[in-house]
Amino acid sequence: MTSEISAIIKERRSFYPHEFIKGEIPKKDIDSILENANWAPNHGMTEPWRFFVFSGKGLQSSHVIAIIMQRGNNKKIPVLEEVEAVACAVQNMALTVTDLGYGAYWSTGGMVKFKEAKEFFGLREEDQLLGLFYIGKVVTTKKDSKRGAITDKVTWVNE
Ligand SMILES: Cc1cc2nc3c(=O)[nH]c(=O)nc-3n(C[C@H](O)[C@H](O)[C@H](O)COP(=O)(O)O)c2cc1C
Repeated sequence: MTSEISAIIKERRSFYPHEFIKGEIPKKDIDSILENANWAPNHGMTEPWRFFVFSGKGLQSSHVIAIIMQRGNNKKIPVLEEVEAVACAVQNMALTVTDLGYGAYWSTGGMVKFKEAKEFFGLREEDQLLGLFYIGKVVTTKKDSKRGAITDKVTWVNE
């Protein structure tokens, strides 16, 4: 493991639209963020992540990406595992955002749970809108946070 990946994992923080500074992120960087999303692990190679990318002057963010789980045809794969694969894809995006020096956060609030939102994206009954990923320019990617000790969350088994 390189120290670089550990540093990026620990540096990643949620940054909210009110913290974004003006300026549009170049398309090539958004392409890199999406490309890395595409390399997430997924059970049965269903690749269930789908994205709608919004940009434009009307937004408080540089880009807003709608995160969608498109249920694959292999019904042996549980729905939860499709959702988990999309979450892995979103983490890939978040880490890439940090590496590129931008800020982002995953929102599951607001209209995300409305059935009208699902209709807006033309989703089928079995698909899910999992949230919106807001990305913007930030003054710094550094922000304090804390976690409880990992030792409180791990049970070692050595029989
Ligand atoms: C699946 C998921 C959904 C989230 N939804 C929201 C949300 O709706 N609103 C919000 O303010 N933050 C949301 N967050 C961001 C968390 O609040 C944030 O990750 C947490 O406070 C830890 O901060 P950090 O990301 O800076 O480490 C979400 C995070 C995840 C992983």
